[in-house]
Amino acid sequence: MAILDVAVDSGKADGKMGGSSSSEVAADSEQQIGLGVRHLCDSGITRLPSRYVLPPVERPGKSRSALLPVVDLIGLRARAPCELAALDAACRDYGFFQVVNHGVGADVGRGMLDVARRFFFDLPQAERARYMSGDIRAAVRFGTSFNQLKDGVLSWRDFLKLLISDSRRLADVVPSWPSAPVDLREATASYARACQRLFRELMDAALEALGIVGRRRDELLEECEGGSQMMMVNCFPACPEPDLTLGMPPHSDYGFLTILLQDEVNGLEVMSSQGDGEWLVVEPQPGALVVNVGDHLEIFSNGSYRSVLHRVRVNGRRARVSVASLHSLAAERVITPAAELVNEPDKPRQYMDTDMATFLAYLASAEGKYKSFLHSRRIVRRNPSSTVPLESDNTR
Ligand SMILES: O=C(O)CCC(=O)C(=O)O
Ligand SMILES: [Fe+2]
Repeated sequence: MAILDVAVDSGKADGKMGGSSSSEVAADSEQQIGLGVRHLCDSGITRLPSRYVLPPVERPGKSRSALLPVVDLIGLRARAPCELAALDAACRDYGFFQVVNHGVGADVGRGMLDVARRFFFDLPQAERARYMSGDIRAAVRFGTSFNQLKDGVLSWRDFLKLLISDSRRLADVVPSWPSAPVDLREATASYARACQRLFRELMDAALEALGIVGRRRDELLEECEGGSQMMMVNCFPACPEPDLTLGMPPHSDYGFLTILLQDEVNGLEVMSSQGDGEWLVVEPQPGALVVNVGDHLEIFSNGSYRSVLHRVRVNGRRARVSVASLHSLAAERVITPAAELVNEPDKPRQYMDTDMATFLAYLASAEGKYKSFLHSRRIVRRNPSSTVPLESDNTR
C-alpha cells in the first residue's frame, strides 16, 4: 500500500511512538515515515532511518560557494540595456540569478516565511495531516520527500503544495488553504500575489531579450496573467546524519520561471555550467530572491535559456524553510518552441510540444528526478527523417 494511505488511515496522526522502546525501530516503520520528516524528528531519532540513506555516489559530497548573477528589477523596468543583457546572459549561461529591488515587500517575504515556519513547527501534526493526499494532482497537499509514492530513497523534506490554476482567481482558491495558523491564508495570498507581479515583469523582459516583441509578446503576457502558479512551501528539519541524504534530489522545475524565497539557512545547490559536474552552494544576497529558468522556458526558448539541475542539502543543526513559486501558462496550454526561435536548418526545433497533463502523467509513472521529463521532450535527429526522444541524463 502507498505510504501516504497508511499514514492517513492510521488514525494516529498526532501520536508519538506508542509502545515502542526503540526510536529507530519505530522510525523505520512505514507509518512513521509517511507522516513526514518533521514528525519523525519528534520521535527523537538519533540515526538516519535507512529509507533516507542514499547510495554513496548520490550523497552530497563536496560543493563550493558561488554568487549568482544579480539582476536589478528597477533597471530592467527602465529597459536599461545592461540590465536586459544581464538577465539574458544569466538565463542562457546559468539558468539561475538573484533579483534585487524586486518589489516584493520585505514584510511580505518575512510574513510568508514566518507563517510557513509556524505551519511546520508549531501546529499539532493532526492539523497538517488533514491535508495529506497521495494524489499528485490535488490542489492543496501536505506531503513529504520528493515524489513520495515513487521515490526509492526518500528525501529529508516535508512540503505544503498550493496550486493556483488561474492566477486571476487567487481569491477563489484561498478558502481551500489550511486555516491554521490563522494568518496562513492572508500571508500566503499576499506573497503569491507579489510573486505573480514579479513573474510577469520578468517574463516581459525575458521575452524582449529573446526578441519576441509586438502583438505576440502582448498575447503571451496576457496568457501569463491567467497562468498557473504552484507554491511549494518546503521544510527541511535539522537532520541527524546530513551527509547521507538530501532535502531534494537533483531536479529541474517544470514551469517558465521559479521564484525562490528562503530563510537565512543555506541549502540550495546548483549544478555548475562548466560541465565539470560540480555543485555550487548558492549564497543569496540578503533581501534578494533567487529565480531560475524552468523546463517550459527552456522548451519555449528552443534551448536558448537553460533549465538547470539543482538540489537541496540539509544540515545537522538548523531547520530550513523555503518557498518556491513556480509559474507557467494555464495547465491546458501546450508549450511549444517559439516560432521566432526556430530557424531550420541553422537552429532546428529542439523539443516536442508538451503540456501539464503530459508532465503529471510522467510524474505519476516516474521519480521525476534529474532532467528526465525535459529530456523525454528533446528531439534527437539521427537522420533528417527520424525524430526520437533523447534518453534522460543528468548533465544539465
Ligand atoms: O529550497 C530550495 O532552495 C529549493 C526548492 C526547490 O528547488 C523546489 O521547491 O523546487
Ligand atoms: Fe526546484
